[in-house]
Amino acid sequence: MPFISLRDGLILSLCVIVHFIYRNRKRRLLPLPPGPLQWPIVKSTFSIPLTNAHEYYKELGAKLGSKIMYLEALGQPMLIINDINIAQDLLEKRSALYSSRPAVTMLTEVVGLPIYFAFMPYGNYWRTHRRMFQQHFAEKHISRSQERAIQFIRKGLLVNLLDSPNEFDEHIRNSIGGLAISITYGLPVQRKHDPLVRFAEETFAESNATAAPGKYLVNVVPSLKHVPEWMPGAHFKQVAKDVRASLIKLRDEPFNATVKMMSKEQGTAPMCFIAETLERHRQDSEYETQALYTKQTAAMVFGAVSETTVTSLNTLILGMLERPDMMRKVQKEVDEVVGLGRLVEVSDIPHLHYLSAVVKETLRWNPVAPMGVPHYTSEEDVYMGYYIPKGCTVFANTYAMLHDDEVFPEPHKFKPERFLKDGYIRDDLPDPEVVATFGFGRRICPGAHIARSTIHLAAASLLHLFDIAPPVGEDGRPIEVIPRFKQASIIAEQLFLIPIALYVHRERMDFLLEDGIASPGRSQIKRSDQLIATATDSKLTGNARPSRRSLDALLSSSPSPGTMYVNTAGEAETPLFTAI
Ligand code: HEM
Repeated sequence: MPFISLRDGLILSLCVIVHFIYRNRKRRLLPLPPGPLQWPIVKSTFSIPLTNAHEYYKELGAKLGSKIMYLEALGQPMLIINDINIAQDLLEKRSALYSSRPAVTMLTEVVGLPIYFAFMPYGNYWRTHRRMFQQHFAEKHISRSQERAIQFIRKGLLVNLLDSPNEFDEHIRNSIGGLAISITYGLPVQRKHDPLVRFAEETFAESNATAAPGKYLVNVVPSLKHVPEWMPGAHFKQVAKDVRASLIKLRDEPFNATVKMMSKEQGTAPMCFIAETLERHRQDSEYETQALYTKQTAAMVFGAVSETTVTSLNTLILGMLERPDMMRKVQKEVDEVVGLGRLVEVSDIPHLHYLSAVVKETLRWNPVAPMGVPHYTSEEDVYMGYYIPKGCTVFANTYAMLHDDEVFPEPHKFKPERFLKDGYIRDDLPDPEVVATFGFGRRICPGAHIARSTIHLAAASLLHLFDIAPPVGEDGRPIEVIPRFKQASIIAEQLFLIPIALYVHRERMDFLLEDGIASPGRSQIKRSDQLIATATDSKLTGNARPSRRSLDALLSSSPSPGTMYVNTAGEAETPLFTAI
């Protein structure tokens, strides 16, 4: 047998060692991607914006002439990507290196409940949760969530809007949040002000805030987690205790209620994530562990579905205010396809091209996650001659990608027609329903198909029955609505979501101001005018439309008389859904 000689072996080993030394030296000698000025020790810490991060990085990229940037803050390397192709090269084609998440010590160790798999580092634990999610919510099962969405839109959103259109934000929240609870737990949901929807919203917002980089120093200096609670400055420990208590309640109570419904004495639970997943693992030897993963995965679903879809629908409403001419085109199209005798069905959606353009423009105009959800490198890498370190937080700047004025001229304008040619959807533009909006690679949003379908169905149903118009001022003229979006920042309280905010000239519309949307005080502010007006209020719309024409169809479409459809006093106690 041919063996290599000792001399050749030594030479070979030497070559390998030289190669590694050279490679590592080369890597150290390679430049980092361009970035702002790096000061000694603090590096670019003071260049990190506190607000408007996505806009700041878009402009910084233009100034540096680069769509990939590197910054370092408090020892943490960060890569910002402003370009779809670069994001695909790194986060998709090299996804084995780019699919982890940065550590969030406050949430995972101080609160001590790492239950949201969106924040889990890459690895088997994350994979188990994601697989569990995908088994139930796979695209091939989309009809399950569509059927439920139709119910929530008809019996919740539309009926509530007919009843009190000025509370449109609350109605959208309750019906989308209710949908999330229904598909996850199969529990009944109240038509208005559902307590579980409210509690889940609050808990998700609180726990999300613990993950916001910069809000808690312990996320930057993890050793602070050892500080005793009585120490000055250790208030974060009390916050963590409260968040933990809420999270445990959110994780356990709806889950236990579903399990109770599933038990023989209580009858069968409706089709939902919990029921189906527990059933699948019923015979497993490690059933208890699987049950824990099931309830952890379920706790993730509400937050993932709710705020994102609500933000998109609110943005669409704002877009319709911006472009009433486009709204009329969508309504004409919906009228032609659906007609006046029935309500919108899933099968109508593929025929609604103007609506499709409006949805694409909505997602492009105000990306829900403007800086994406950060990824994290698990190994070092070299790209375009630049060195990218291991342990680097990577932000895909969705906003910069979808506001690139070479691809989308006048990106700040709401122009759905940019996606249309001869009344059909163009195929030569990046499609915000597919690219960037829902992230990249192995962490890409696994609920994107549900989100798209829900937004299309809700928007078509809304525009089929309602006009959206600005309120009318005292002088009888419509009040001008100036769109602004609350900016997300990597250091903002909300890590990646931007609730819509409308800025208007008149004080009376202040319920739509940024603060009004985000602060607890908003419900005390009087909503004096109707933003979504029915045609019976023709003085508001100026262009009457038989808004209640399909109310009969709406009411008669109810499959289970006995549940609530019309507005009566005390309706808050009546469940919107019983088992379907
Ligand atoms: C307009 C609506 C939505 C938008 C814009 C959105 C966007 C995103 C983005 C940007 C990510 C991070 C992707 C990445 O890291 O590259 C994400 C993750 C996720 N989304 Fe969505 N999403 C939406 C709706 C939904 C819905 C309806 C569901 C569930 C049915 C869902 C479930 C999730 C989950 C579970 C993750 C975590 C994935 C992981 O870390 O492995 N999302 N979403």
